[in-house]
Amino acid sequence: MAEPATATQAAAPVVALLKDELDIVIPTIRNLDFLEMWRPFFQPYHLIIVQDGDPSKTIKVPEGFDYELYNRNDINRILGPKASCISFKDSACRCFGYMVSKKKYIFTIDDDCFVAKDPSGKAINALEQHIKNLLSPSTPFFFNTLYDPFREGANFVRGYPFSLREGVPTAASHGLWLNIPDYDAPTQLVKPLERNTRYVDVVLTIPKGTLFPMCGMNLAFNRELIGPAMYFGLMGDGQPIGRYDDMWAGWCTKVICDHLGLGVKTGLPYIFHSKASNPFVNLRKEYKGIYWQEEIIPFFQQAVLPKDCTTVQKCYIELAKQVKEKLSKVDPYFDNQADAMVTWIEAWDELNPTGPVPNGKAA
Ligand SMILES: O=c1ccn([C@@H]2O[C@H](COP(=O)(O)OP(=O)(O)O[C@H]3O[C@@H](CO)[C@H](O)[C@H]3O)[C@@H](O)[C@H]2O)c(=O)[nH]1
Ligand SMILES: [Mn+2]
Repeated sequence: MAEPATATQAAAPVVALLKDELDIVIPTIRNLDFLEMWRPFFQPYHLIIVQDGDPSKTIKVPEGFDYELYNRNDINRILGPKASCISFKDSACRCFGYMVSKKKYIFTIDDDCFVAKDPSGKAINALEQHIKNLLSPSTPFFFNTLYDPFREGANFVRGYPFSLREGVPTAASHGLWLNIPDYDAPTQLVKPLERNTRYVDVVLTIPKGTLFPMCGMNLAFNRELIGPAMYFGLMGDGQPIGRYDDMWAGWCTKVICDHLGLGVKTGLPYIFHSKASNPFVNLRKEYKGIYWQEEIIPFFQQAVLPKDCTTVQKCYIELAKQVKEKLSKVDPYFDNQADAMVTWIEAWDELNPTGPVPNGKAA
């Protein structure tokens, strides 16, 4: 049975890589006590807390953390009518934190995720591993059978084309979870006691042309390379669907990364996921997504972006156009989703007036 690290085990002093270039974004409707366990790893970094639900509720942030906190009133004040694109009562609200951040990198984590232990019993500094993943290239064009060739003790294997060994910039790093796995409601219902105790020591680049189910609970990305694509969609209150926020962002992100020649990695680091949300509540939120996705996935698999889409914003606006054209027949929801995608980009560019990043290259 996997167990979280103890606070002392996680207490080892660490070098805070990218301390001034990375924000940690946390969506919350609960409390932030979990930060105590992450303190040795997170304290040097700036936190952006997105408080969901009732804005009159006070969320207590443990002493000693440098943070900014936004509730629904703040979101409405900052974005005005464009706040309509930020979900309410769904973890999708976290993407507001990506928009207001001014840093190059983002790490987002749920408030029920704790420090996990590796098989040797050592506390895992998930943030450090994400940073390593983001700072080393990806290899989406040709699969390396010894996995991540840029990790210590590995390399490209025989037969790997030398012309491809430089790799491409890594846009996103998707971490995994010990204990409660991120299962959909039907799977949770049939396997209520299943716990993930399998620690697999691997980091993989997701090959070009392959989509994946991106989970938002333990995720890092290069905001300058792919930030505008990380919109978590219209979910939760007033919407016919929930808990497909991170999935939507992952599908859009992967299509755009493939188009711009950027990489997405999955695997290490693990966190210890402690709370199983209610599978019946989850089923009510997810059920439309479970059958809609049989049409959504082929849409993203067949999506082609024109050559003149040279920035993430241009790619995203083009994707929104195609969503409106091709998915609205599935349900009028996608008409609203497409409009919200455009509003998101408008709001992003308003708050981040640095203009488009040509061809996905960092400024
Ligand atoms: O209305 C809400 C509900 C939750 N939050 C915050 O979002 C994260 C995740 O919430 P929770 O741990 O309850 O949900 P899980 O089922 O474990 O989450 C998985 O499904 C994804 C939902 O889309 C999520 O990213 C996955 O981790 C917590 O921090 C809650 O406090 C919220 O802000 N608003
Ligand atoms: Mn959770």
